[in-house]
Amino acid sequence: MPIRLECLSHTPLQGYFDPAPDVLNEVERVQAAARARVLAYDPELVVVFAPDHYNGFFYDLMPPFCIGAAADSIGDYKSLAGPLPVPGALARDMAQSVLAADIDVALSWRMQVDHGAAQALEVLTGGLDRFPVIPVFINSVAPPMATLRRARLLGEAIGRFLARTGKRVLVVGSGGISHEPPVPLLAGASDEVAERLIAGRNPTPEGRAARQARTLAAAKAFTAGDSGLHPLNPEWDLAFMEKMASELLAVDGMTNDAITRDGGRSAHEIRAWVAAFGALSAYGPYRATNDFYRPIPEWIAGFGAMHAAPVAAA
Ligand SMILES: O=C(O)CCc1cccc(O)c1O
Ligand SMILES: [Fe+2]
Repeated sequence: MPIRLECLSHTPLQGYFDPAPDVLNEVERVQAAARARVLAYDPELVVVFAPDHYNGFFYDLMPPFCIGAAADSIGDYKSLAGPLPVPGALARDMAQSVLAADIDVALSWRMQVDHGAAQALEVLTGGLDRFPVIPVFINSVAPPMATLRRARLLGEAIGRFLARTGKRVLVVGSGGISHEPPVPLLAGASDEVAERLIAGRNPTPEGRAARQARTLAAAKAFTAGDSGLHPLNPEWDLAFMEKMASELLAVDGMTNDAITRDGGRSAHEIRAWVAAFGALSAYGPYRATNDFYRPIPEWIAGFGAMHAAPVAAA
């Protein structure tokens, strides 16, 4: 019952507004190395923990966590669009098993995922449909959110289920670390923005283009130092990565308010990493490697990458 883990930041701005060539080349090298590891491992099942950015989940019904038993990628920015090859019965059994472990999780038979899941799959596998995949949504932008501890326990419960399948599993965490792209908040929003956050599914192409243009403009202003967005926080990011490597339980002491304060509103995407490491931890002691970290303002991202495996498999 082997397991491997890959966690990495995502950004839809890659390809729109890139950092200096030496930085971009280094990121591409790190991404290619991760992909080579995954392809050599040849997983029988990928579980991708990912946030959503008001593309598939809205305030008309916002669960803290949701397992996808069938899913499509919407293809925002340059991310791939199309169906994910989800083993539906296995995903349903996963949800059942998580619920039996006292962790409340939603189940969707028609989930929409965005760049949060799609970019990780493309980077790590070369497409959306290379391996059977179960997407697990973790609310990371729409308060109120579950605790970080709960993301760890969700991951652990999923890990125990995965171990029982006997499959060669890859768990992926996509997001973070410190960053605050211009994703609106419902509190204080105009009626028009509120409507988009509550019921904004399947926007017009113009609506989508306007949103993507806003993100790009924000990245340019942020890089120029001319922006009210929360600054990247490399110290906090590296401390978080260190926790993932050697002190996972320490996340239980991180409050949601502290995450917003120290890392910015979208830093809550670290939940995806925490859940992935939680799943790995269910297999016993593990060894993690910090593959990359750099604050990349062009991408509005404290950009990190790690991989890990059980000690016994190393
Ligand atoms: O348009 C959006 O939804 C925000 C896009 C976005 C930008 C920078 C870093 C991210 O992690 C991210 O998701
Ligand atoms: Fe994101």
